Amino acid sequence: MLGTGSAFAKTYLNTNALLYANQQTLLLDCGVTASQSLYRLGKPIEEIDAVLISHIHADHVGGMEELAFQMKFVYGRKPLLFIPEPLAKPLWESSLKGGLLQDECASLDDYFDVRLIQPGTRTELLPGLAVEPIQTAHIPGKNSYSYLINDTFFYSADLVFNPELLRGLVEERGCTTIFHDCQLKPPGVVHTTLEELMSLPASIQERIWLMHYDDTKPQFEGKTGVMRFVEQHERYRF
Ligand SMILES: O=c1ccn([C@@H]2O[C@@H]3COP(=O)(O)O[C@H]3[C@H]2O)c(=O)[nH]1
Ligand SMILES: [Zn+2]
Ligand SMILES: [Zn+2]
Repeated sequence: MLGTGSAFAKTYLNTNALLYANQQTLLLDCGVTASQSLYRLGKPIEEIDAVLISHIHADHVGGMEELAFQMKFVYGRKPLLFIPEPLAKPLWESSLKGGLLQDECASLDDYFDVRLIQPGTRTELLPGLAVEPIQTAHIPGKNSYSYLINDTFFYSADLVFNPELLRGLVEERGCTTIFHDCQLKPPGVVHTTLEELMSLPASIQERIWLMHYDDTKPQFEGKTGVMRFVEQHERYRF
């Protein structure tokens, strides 16, 4: 995990992750703190083979400008950018264009090898790494996608509590591990609260790991039942 913090956390970096598949590395979300986190980990930015994003908020895409510029002008290559089709235009037009537009560079394709992926469709992104984007509610009017990874690992975007989704993933689809957005104090409004997650049956809670938390997380250690916290700069194997 490059970071496990909420958008406004100061002691935790943005909730962004590296997924390792065979010899390749995919960056899942690239927030404003992503490059600093890579630096602290000693992982050169040039070793990122591919990027996948969940939604357009700065803690999830705010590092894309630096990534694009470094890849193009420092390393001279285009990383793969896997992106749910509905996010491609807003990512360029509403987020990146202001910084990246210049005479010879006028679209996402000038910086990335763009591969559009479809919500609800399982796609192999890299050998050994398949994802299904699942559209999940976050902010009214804003598209946001959580990911079912290799059929058994659910990695949430920022999302409002959706117990039916979690029940279906566990009981019908055999999901074994859930990394879930968690706002420690109510009201959640655009996120899922700890209280909401603690209302789930034990059979679901035991698969849940909490991320995207604020700076008060130490006060909640030991108070999350069977659910565990995902820790920054830890590597998990499933
Ligand atoms: O309608 C809104 C829009 C935004 N926000 C805050 O801004 C943050 C943006 O990043 P985030 O999605 O990780 O978390 C969001 C919230 O903390 C909010 O409370 N209500
Ligand atoms: Zn966020
Ligand atoms: Zn968000």
